[in-house]
Amino acid sequence: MKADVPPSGTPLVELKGISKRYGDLLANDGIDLSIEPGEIHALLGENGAGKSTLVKILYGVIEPSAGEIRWEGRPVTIGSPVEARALGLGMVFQHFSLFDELSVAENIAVALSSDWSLSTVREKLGEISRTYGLALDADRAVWTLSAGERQRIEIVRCLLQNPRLLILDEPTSVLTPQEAEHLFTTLDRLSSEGCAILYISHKLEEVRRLCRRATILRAGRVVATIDPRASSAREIAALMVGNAVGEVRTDAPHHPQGETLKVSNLSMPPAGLHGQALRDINLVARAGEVVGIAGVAGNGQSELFAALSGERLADRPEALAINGKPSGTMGIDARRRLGAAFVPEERLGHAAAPSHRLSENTLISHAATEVSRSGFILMNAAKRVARSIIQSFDVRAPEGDPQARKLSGGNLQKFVIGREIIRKPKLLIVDQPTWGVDAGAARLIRQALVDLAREGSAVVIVSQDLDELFEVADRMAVIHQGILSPLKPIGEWTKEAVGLEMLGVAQAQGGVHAV
Ligand SMILES: Nc1ncnc2c1ncn2[C@@H]1O[C@H](COP(=O)(O)OP(=O)(O)OP(=O)(O)O)[C@@H](O)[C@H]1O
Repeated sequence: MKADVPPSGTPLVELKGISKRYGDLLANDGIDLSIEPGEIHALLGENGAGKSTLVKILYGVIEPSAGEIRWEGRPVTIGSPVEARALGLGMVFQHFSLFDELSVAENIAVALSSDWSLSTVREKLGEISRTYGLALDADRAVWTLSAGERQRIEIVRCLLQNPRLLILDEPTSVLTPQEAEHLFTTLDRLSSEGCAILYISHKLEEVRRLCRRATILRAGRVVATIDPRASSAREIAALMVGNAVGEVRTDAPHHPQGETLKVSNLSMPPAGLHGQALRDINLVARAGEVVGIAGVAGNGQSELFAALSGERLADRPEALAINGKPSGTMGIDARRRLGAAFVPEERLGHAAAPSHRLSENTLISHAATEVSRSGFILMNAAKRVARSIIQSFDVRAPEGDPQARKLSGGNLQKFVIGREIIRKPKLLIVDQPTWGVDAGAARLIRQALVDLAREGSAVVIVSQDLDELFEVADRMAVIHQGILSPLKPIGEWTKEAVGLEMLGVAQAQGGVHAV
């Protein structure tokens, strides 16, 4: 890797007084930030603090309303991602932009200029894979790869262009603990060679492990620049939100009873070419309890969610019962009428309609309630519901009744979860509840899920975040290749046992897979 380190004392990049205005809202308000060559610098802040806005400005995706960017001491204008890359910036986004059917090498080649032949890409890919321990098989089709391997493609793609600054937006949210550790080793190595890294994450422990400086944003402004190793995760979270973040209270007494959800020998073929079949799933969730489903992404979680919500139907009604009523062949609305509610993983486009206003987005699940009468939509009632969700779930949204896409990711997640919880469903099934959500908001969401259960609902949480499940679940199972492990009280699980189930080792050793 090339590392022409500029004379010491000159930052690699300096942002001076960067502001971005959206109507009345200052998403970035006079931000100063500098990054030294080879520095791993964290950008922290609660949801809506302005982190994405700032890196989009740096990467040339949006134009600042005011301020200056200096690159190695020279003022520059970064008008597009192409210009950003030419300058020496690389960015690994949360959502990968890969073609499933193409091979690893082909995916890299299509993203580069036509000067790169497939054979040069292969050669360089081999070199970079070896140097940085980013194992990748050039000929494997992308659909066969894990999320960690897909992310490696995106990283290699950046590294092929010799970046001087690599921006990573929540890179570990899709990784297993082992893959995350591997990524940190790669980043340490890049840093030691002079490549600077700007690292956005809500996981404060990993920021403490990796970064030497952290800039903390609150409401669009820099509130502190700290050495994260010198503070605890709790202290950093307090700086981000402006007050202390408590723990989720789960100790309220509860006596789970009945079978609010009962899944019996549910099998389903894969939905598409590369989907995961569900194999003989048995699961019971009782009123009063939180049931957690752990697993590495791509092992049938989305298929299970689709089967539980009615987006895909079972072949017989008895495969799934809600409050004792066979409902395996009922669609999503009929299941909602039985008292169920659902929050899918993807918030924009699935859980919420991006171009519709928040009030209109309440209709997705409230259509049968107070927001409609005799087939007519009562828009004022929908606005009232939206306002009450915004208040109860501390959703920080632009003034008025904004479109869903104008909310930051974490705030939209609070809105979507709130929209389902305020209906007080008897059964709530939620996929990845706190994905991309800051520490304070994650606590609020988890507490709301636990409170709903303690008030007598059954809550099923599908999550890749093991810490989250250990914090809130009463019973837990692990899904691997479409097979669900036994559902056991949380106290009977160790992290090691969960890890073995996640990798399928326990299944290979002949575990019994029934409730
Ligand atoms: N296109 C837009 N129009 C209006 N407001 C916007 C737009 N994009 C972002 N905002 C607002 O700007 C603020 C900063 O959003 P941004 O996405 O930068 O936050 P963030 O710190 O990245 O949050 P998260 O951690 O939730 O992703 C938020 O209040 C958001 O609602």
